[in-house]
Amino acid sequence: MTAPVHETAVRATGVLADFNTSGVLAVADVNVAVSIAQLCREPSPDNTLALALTVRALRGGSVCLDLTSVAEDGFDVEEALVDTAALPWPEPGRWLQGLRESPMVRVEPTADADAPAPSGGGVGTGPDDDEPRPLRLLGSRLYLDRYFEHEESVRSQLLRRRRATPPGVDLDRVEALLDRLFDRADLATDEPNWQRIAAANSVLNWVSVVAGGPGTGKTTTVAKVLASLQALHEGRLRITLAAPTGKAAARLEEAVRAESARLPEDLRAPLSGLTATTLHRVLGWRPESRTRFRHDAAHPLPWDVIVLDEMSMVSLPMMARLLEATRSGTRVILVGDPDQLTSVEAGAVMADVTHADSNRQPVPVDDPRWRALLHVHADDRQPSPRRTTPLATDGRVGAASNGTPGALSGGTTDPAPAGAPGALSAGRSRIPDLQPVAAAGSAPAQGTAAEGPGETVPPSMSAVVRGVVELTHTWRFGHEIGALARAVRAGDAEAALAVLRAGGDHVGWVEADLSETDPVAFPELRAVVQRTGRSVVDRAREGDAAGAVSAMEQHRVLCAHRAGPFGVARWSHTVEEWLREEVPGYGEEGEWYLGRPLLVTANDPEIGLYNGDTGVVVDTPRGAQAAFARGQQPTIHPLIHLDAVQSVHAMTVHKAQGSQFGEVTFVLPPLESALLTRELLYTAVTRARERVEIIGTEDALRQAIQRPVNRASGLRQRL
Ligand SMILES: Nc1ncnc2c1ncn2[C@@H]1O[C@H](COP(=O)(O)OP(=O)(O)OP(=O)(O)O)[C@@H](O)[C@H]1O
Repeated sequence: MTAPVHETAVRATGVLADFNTSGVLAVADVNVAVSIAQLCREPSPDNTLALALTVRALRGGSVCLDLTSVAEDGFDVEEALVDTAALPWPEPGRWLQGLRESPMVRVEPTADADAPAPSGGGVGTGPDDDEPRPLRLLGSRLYLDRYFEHEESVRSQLLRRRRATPPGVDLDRVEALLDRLFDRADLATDEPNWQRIAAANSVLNWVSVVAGGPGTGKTTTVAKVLASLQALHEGRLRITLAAPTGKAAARLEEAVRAESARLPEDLRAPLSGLTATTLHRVLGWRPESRTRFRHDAAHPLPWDVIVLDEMSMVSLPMMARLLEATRSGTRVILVGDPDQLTSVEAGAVMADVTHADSNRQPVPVDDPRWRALLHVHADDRQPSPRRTTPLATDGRVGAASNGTPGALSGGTTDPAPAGAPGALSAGRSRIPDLQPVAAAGSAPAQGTAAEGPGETVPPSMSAVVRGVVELTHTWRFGHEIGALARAVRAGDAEAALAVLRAGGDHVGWVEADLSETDPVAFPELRAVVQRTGRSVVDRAREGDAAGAVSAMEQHRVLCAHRAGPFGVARWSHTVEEWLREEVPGYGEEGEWYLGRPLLVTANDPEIGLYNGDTGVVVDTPRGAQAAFARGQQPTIHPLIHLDAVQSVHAMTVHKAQGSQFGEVTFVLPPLESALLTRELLYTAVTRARERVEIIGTEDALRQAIQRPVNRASGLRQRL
């Protein structure tokens, strides 16, 4: 294989030219960096290189560049990993010192990095001069100024809300409401009711995070939170439901409606008019500006409660915009799956917030938030056994050390003194292990509930007290898809391969190298494609829009790449060929043939269609029109309104985020692909409701599971 030839920038010289010709820096990175360096009279090529690499990092979704690890990070060039060991990296210490003295850089005082920010989401102090400086240096992390401000804004807004006096609620009423809404019917005796704990957190905090994979009950929990809040506030709260895409918003609205229909009549009624919309719409999208919205700090949003679903797809700049436009007296409930692929734009806010370093820091037992949580989970009427074995200390709330979702980390139980502080909830396992952790040097508090100075809440509850609960019990697919997803998420390649090798009704693995194998070799895939494709066309020709949309979601081929043997283009072509063979007259009516599956490729808020929405051309009394999934009934759009659509016979995993399909065939990228990551595989697997089939080699599977996405950001450390 010959090495690819990369476009070289005319302005690249010295070290910039070396990075440019290797393909690590694109022409645009070099040109931006050289222009800014000239404007700032920056004499150092190494500093200009750091700027160019920061611009490049942003393109890859990182918020900043960590100068101490950048040389070891994998770089992808045209979706393949390149070996950067031979490049002339500056020595990190000297590089950092040079940047501290650079006219392009404002140095942030690291000592203040975790201090509460001044009001207004402001940034830290820099050099005395007022000269605009395009870069910020915080420790070893280099940011473009604007992205530092986004990160600082999100950090300060979250911390301010966390440190504010919590919302005033009657804790006895909260407890009574949670008692009505949550039962333990389907939980094992010793399994804590994490949904109840998550709900309590969302009621008791200004900002809360309900994290979890598909089917773990996030929406169910949110519906119950909203019902509780309305009951506590006599139905007067103004609530909005938001999601990053139109499709995700439609799913959220439908799911909240379905879950609230199961609630007791008096609690359900105040939720009847709830609708979900896109985050852009909530903020007041303005066609003339991509970055400015109608709502901002000066024109805050009117809502008392904002639920933001599919948080993993929300970028850092959008999160900053939302929090800046949110009044301090608004509850913000962030919902999503931190293990999924991150937003297309920079940042990994959901993962950073869920796994923030501070979530592992000890919390004193007299923390009022912990006290409130104990209160609403108290059941001192029922003294009962309590645990003495410590909880899992990996910071993963709800996960057991043995990997069993939602289970505690095994162990014996001892009787606890009834009514003693800290023994409150054990009767119904509402909160696991309430036994405080003794301060260093003092005797361990085994089997006692006494609290002394310096004692802290159990380590696995630290994140909970900070408003973060991760649900891990899967209620939807209790079969092999769940087991596979858990193994991938845990980075356990052996367990994942065991599930795949065992096969069964819900998972399958075709061990094949696609650079050598023709799709013709996959008769089972061909059969699924032809069966679902025929069903789509039949429904579309009959004018059954809902049937066609639902048939379309029965099966989807997902790829990581767009081009090449593993890419969407090749697989779309193959699927189309198979459909032509199967369905008489397929695609012969011209561009807008009945049954043509459509993918929206750009947001169009004016007609309510968003990038990633899928639909199908169907027959209607007004001729051929396009139907798109929206709740129970699809929306119908005249074809003339569709500006940015393409056929979707196969799609990228990124585009499929926020959607689920009956069956998924995932074309695993090759070993050398930079896209081959744990999050990619996890996201692909969890798009399937009933069956997932993976096509790829064992080596590629192992590589994916062992390589988590590494997006540089300071948020995780600084929250
Ligand atoms: N505690 C529970 N007991 C029994 N069934 C439950 C429980 N919680 C949720 N479910 C059911 O599990 C299914 C999935 O729940 P839900 O839609 O709330 O999950 P989710 O995490 O929001 O999923 P997704 O991310 O895919 O939207 C629903 O059918 C719901 O009724």
